[in-house]
Amino acid sequence: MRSSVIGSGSFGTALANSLAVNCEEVRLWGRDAALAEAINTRHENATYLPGIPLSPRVLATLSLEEALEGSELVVLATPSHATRDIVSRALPSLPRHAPLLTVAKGIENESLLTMTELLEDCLPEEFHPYIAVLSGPSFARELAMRSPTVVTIASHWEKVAVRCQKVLQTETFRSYTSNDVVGVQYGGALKNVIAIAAGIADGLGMGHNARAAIITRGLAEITRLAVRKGGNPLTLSGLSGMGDLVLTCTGELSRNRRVGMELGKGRQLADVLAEMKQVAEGVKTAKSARDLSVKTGVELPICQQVYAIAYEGKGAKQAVVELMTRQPKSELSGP
Ligand SMILES: NC(=O)C1=CN([C@@H]2O[C@H](COP(=O)(O)OP(=O)(O)OC[C@H]3O[C@@H](n4cnc5c(N)ncnc54)[C@H](O)[C@@H]3O)[C@@H](O)[C@H]2O)C=CC1
Ligand SMILES: O=C(CO)COP(=O)(O)O
Repeated sequence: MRSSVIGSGSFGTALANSLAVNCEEVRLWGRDAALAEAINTRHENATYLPGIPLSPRVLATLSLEEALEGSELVVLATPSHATRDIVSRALPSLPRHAPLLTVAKGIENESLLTMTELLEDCLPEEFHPYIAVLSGPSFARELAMRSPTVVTIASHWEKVAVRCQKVLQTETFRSYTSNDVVGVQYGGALKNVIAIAAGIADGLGMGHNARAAIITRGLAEITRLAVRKGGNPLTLSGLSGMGDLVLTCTGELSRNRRVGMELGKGRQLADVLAEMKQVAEGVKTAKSARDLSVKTGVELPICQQVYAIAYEGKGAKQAVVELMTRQPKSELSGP
């Protein structure tokens, strides 16, 4: 079997390496010629996953046509803001009956669409019954090192989710299927914003009580929005909710948490991002979250404060005071 991964960053490469267990050939598309050459000759992605040997079944290419030809599973692994453009460019070569599995965790700024909604928006209808999304606690580096990793694969079409599950199943990579495409995606996208908040708290030296509160109340606000959008609240206690929140709000490998830590130390967003060569999706998603809150009327207090710190120059300490002194209420009440 042949599969394809579009996007040769950290997660795309890690997933390609995982797919290589069950696929004879995994074509990995990227835009960096030197990186592709190194993957094909040295079997290492030294830019994004240095020191981790990749399967020789992973073949990097700069051509979308070559990457997609004869593929039976297409993984879309570019950052969310690049997905629309890449998918439009890939369209002429997209296989007709292969699952299209997006793994990006984000909500498009302009349209406020999730990744599966975006795919439905930019692909002809004949492709829609093949769309699925993968999300859950899965640092690329650990996945690539074949540390046990468990995620959720959601699709409106059960057969498609099961097909992706089967192709990706290995001794160290397990997935659960779901039909809650909405809950899984809001969980995956918004946990990055909460991870920035957890990083800010750490940057301020606030301690473990604060981090636990951010994770728990973050989950409450993500769940509120997901439910308003039609998601199942139980999904958010699963891998693509609580699971990924715990990982990203506590894990040293999280890029979003790292951005938050720098903001908490008082640095400006532009300076922090200028030093990073990898994406921190929560930065853009904070803006989408703010806009979704305004549009739906669902209160997202932590996300709103992250937005204000990152984009409006609000002091992190002031944001904490404002969160702590919000109107007292019951834990079981709404916002
Ligand atoms: N790294 C991780 O541990 C995980 C990442 N994800 C998600 O996967 C998605 C991709 O993340 P990573 O691979 O970590 O990002 P990364 O920053 O490691 O790599 C991004 C890749 O996309 C390419 N890219 C960036 N902008 C592009 C554009 N405009 N057009 C074409 N290619 C472009 C870059 O050249 C690079 O190859 C994100 O949505 C992320 O949230 C999900 C789970 C885990
Ligand atoms: O989504 C992730 C793990 O599940 C990766 O998190 P970061 O993007 O914060 O590194």
